[in-house]
Amino acid sequence: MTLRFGVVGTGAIGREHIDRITNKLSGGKIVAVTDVNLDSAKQTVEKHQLDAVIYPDDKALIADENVDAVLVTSWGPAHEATVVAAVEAGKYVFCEKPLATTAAGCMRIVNAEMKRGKKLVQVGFMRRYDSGYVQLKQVIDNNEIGEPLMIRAAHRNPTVGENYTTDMAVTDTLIHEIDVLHWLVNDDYKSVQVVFPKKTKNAHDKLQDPQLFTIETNSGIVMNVEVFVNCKYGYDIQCEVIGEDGIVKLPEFPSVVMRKNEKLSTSILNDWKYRFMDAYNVEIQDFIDSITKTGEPQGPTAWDGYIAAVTSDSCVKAQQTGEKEAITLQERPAFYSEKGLQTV
Ligand SMILES: NC(=O)C1=CN([C@@H]2O[C@H](COP(=O)(O)OP(=O)(O)OC[C@H]3O[C@@H](n4cnc5c(N)ncnc54)[C@H](O)[C@@H]3O)[C@@H](O)[C@H]2O)C=CC1
Ligand SMILES: O=C1[C@H](O)[C@H](O)[C@@H](O)[C@H](O)[C@H]1O
Repeated sequence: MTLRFGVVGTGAIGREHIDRITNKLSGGKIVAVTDVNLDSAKQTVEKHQLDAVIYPDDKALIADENVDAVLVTSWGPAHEATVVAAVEAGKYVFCEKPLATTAAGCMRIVNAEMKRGKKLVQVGFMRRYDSGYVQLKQVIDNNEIGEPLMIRAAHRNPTVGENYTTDMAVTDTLIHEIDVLHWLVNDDYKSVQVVFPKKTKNAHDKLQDPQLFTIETNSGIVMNVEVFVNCKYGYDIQCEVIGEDGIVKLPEFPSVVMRKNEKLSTSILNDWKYRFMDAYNVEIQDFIDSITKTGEPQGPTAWDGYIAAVTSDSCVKAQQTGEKEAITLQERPAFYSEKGLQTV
């Protein structure tokens, strides 16, 4: 069986995923695309030599009986409407983060999926498929460092554009740590507080950068997460878990070591496309294979998308108040029982 994808949004990551499904992964095929910028859709079909129909909008694409799965790579605010429509039509959905920009929007997707009575949605939280994070989770789950007590993490971009706003440090960037860290330690979040350190001269005048988030979990773990999106030196993701009996840290991305001009150096990546290339490949191959073998995706669910949205809302509130803000989740429905993500 070939899983036939319709793609909504042929921008940066949409084209990345189209390329990997077409040229690197197995079992998937792009059969339809749409974009509000139709020229982008046309250029994508031509560039990737796709045998795909170009639709005027997501609704027409979803109605195509040759589309088994909808790949949602449009702008975040557009995700909810497309995902709900696809679920209601019984289509599988791979939705890039965020699932929806509000917790209420995520709940509408959760309710639509539960009404359908079948898991259809996977959210593009690819760090759960990154080999470094998978190794971290294995160490923690095997109790090799004892109970986790603290986490120190950093999410650094070399630079962001003028359209990047202070709240996007949460909704667009921190959301990756929000998803992966509670998954790592098998614990739910309780509260968050934000501190704005001295602002870098490299941030545009409306952006607070860097930002420091202190997140507490129900069992008392304290996580300090730095978001610094104008660090200049590169794209750098760090994560260290401090436990009762030891410390485990995300490995540095592999790089050759150069000796030259009296210096010893290694390279640092400058873009998310390369840092998580393998994770993107594994998450989408897992989506294809799980659906083909079991009829359901097994990756991050719509409920994980809801958890991320609730936590994001609290983080944005904490940015505004400077106070410790509660993170309060509704009770997890049995439909989304904690099978957890199989280590891939
Ligand atoms: N998992 C990850 O590491 C990453 C995830 N993303 C997420 O992927 C999504 C897309 O991001 P980018 O590719 O960077 O953005 P982009 O701006 O490069 O591409 C988005 C495309 O969607 C189209 N679009 C917007 N609304 C639409 C609608 N209602 N229907 C059809 N097409 C629509 C736009 O015309 C544009 O071509 C975002 O949600 C972003 O958060 C982006 C980068 C990395
Ligand atoms: O989702 C992404 C990327 O994965 C980067 O990690 C972020 O820094 C970026 O802002 C966001 O679009």
